[in-house]
Amino acid sequence: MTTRINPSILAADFANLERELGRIATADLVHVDVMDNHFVPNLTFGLQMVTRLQEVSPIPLDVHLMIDDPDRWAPAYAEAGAFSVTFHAEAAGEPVALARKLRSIGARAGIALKPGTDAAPYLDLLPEFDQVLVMTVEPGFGGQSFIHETMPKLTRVADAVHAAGLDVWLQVDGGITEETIGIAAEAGADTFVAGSHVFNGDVPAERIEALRAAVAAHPHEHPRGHGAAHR
Ligand SMILES: O=C(CO)[C@@H](O)[C@H](O)COP(=O)(O)O
Ligand SMILES: [Fe+2]
Repeated sequence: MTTRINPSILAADFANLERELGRIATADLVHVDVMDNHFVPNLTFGLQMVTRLQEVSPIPLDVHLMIDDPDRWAPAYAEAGAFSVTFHAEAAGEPVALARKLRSIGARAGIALKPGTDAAPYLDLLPEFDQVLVMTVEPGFGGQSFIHETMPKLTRVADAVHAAGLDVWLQVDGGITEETIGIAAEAGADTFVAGSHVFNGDVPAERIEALRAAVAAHPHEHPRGHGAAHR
């Protein structure tokens, strides 16, 4: 399994973002939280900032849109060069059409589920997506505690991806630390967003490597009898 560690710049020093990007250059992607103060009760930044981050970042951008009407706004983030653009299932009008649009522009398409959102209605749509983001906190703020009750949903999505033989990355976001990352890895995640845990360390690169090591120590066991590998 490939492990991806995506630090969230929500926890970085907003007055020195280029320098902060340099401190996490050994990560896989940089997670960029766009919040509109409508879909979530917090406001960060928008397209102009993401376009500039894309120009200076040493690693690709993983954009997490916590905004209303992503059908209207998300494609511009793909056009700005984001490696992946993830929108919320709860906010999208036509998620399949939007995913196809993002892919046609050249970005990976992601769908995010809030902690209380059931995955069942979206399992049939998995072939339309490159990644699923199972939120492990309520979206809107960094520094919250990991919600353990989201793990059965993550495993349900992981089983569906495996059974269908798909290459869909499974991302978790919120409250990820060296303790909780192992729980999420065992439940089936392969892509891990960590904001405060990475940037609150004196040396973020050391935190990134410690997170990788914790994932390696907690492999996910796929259910027997399912998936392409067992057919
Ligand atoms: O999307 C979000 C919050 O809504 C995240 O990406 C946070 O940035 C994660 O922060 P930590 O919980 O790791 O501090
Ligand atoms: Fe996020």
